[in-house]
Amino acid sequence: MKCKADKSILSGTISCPPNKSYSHRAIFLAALANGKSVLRNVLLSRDTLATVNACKAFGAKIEIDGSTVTVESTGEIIPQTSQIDASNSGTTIRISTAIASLSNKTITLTGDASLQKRPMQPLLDALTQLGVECMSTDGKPPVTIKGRSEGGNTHISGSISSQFISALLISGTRMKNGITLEIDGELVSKPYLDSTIATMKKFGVTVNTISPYKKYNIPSQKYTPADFVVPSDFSSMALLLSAAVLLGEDMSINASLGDLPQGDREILSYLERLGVKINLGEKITLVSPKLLNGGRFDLSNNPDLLPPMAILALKTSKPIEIYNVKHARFKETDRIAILAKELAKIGIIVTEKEDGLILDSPKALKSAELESLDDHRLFMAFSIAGMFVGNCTITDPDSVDVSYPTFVEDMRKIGANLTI
Ligand SMILES: O=C(O)C1=C[C@@H](OP(=O)(O)O)[C@@H](O)[C@H](O)C1
Ligand SMILES: C=C(OP(=O)(O)O)C(=O)O
Repeated sequence: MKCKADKSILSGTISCPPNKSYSHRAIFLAALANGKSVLRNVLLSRDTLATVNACKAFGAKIEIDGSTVTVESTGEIIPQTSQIDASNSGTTIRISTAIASLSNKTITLTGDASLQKRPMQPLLDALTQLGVECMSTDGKPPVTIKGRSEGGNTHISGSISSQFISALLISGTRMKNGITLEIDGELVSKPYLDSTIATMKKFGVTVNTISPYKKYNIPSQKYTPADFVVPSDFSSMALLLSAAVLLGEDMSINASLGDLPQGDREILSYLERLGVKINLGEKITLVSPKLLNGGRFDLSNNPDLLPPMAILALKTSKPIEIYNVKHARFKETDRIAILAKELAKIGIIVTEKEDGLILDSPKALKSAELESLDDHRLFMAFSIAGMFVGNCTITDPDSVDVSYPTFVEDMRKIGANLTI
């Protein structure tokens, strides 16, 4: 399937969807708690439904009513199946793999073609140090896990994904001896650990930080059920803000920001550096200059901001340089390589670096077919860019149900000329 993107002016209010990372975490932690948890404003998307299915496979009872998810569990892992399909979701397979080590039943975890290309070896190595038998052919899904781990000391590289560390923190709590976890080298996507630890706290457990983003001790503890409200998602909002910068005329965003940490909140300061004035009132509005300032942006902490930041090069006066985000190559696609290739088609002047991109504004805009390769964030970014350029086609609109199922429909309501 393809989506046609024609020139558009966006006006009116759009609602930002609930946060994907917190939805995953709340569902997993509720499944690990003994009792009934009520989770509100949950994102129900392909990725988070993969987490719901994984948690059902681990023995939790889950009911969905609108955006409220009720989870009942004994807090023990009682596998109902030996196979878990995490679909397209890295978060689901990484956290589920560590949870699988809490049972002595052999469990195989896999996912779709994209997920089968994503790295798992550092997590498998860390679990092996904790006494778990782990199998995979090339360090990628499918992976087979045979526990049960009693915990202990382990260490893991921090350079590929923070999700491995979140997975170990979440499951280490339920191991008989707890775990002490050391991170080798620099950790990428640090704020996602803050999100994990903040959610664990809401479910009644503590993580002892020996050295931030370096060393943690997680004593053996029980999760307690919680009433948890998921905030809006700054990763999705970043796309809406980029749309407002490029196409907005009186556009505003409805969101419930809450006070839980979100690394992608940094989009606000990045936009301000680019010259955009943002008003975080009851509704979020912005005033964008005719041309953006350009600048250098370190996306180590917030790799999901790469697609929305990259398309802003469409109206920059000086280059936008994005660096320190090599881990964006290990997502649903190699986002650095695909952005470089596809954005060049519409005239953006792009230099691809190992750890990022340097992007300058087009000398002339060119209509093109942009291939999003089934990557939800690329589809959304390309469709916004396509509406700026006009007469573009974007492949794989179905991918949006991974993180923002109503994206096309909601954007059309505020004036987007997107036709599927
Ligand atoms: O833990 C999470 O919820 C996530 C962590 C990040 O991944 P990495 O830690 O692999 O960079 C982010 O890119 C992903 O979208 C969600
Ligand atoms: C990379 C992402 O998610 P995950 O790692 O959970 O697949 C994403 O949503 O951009």
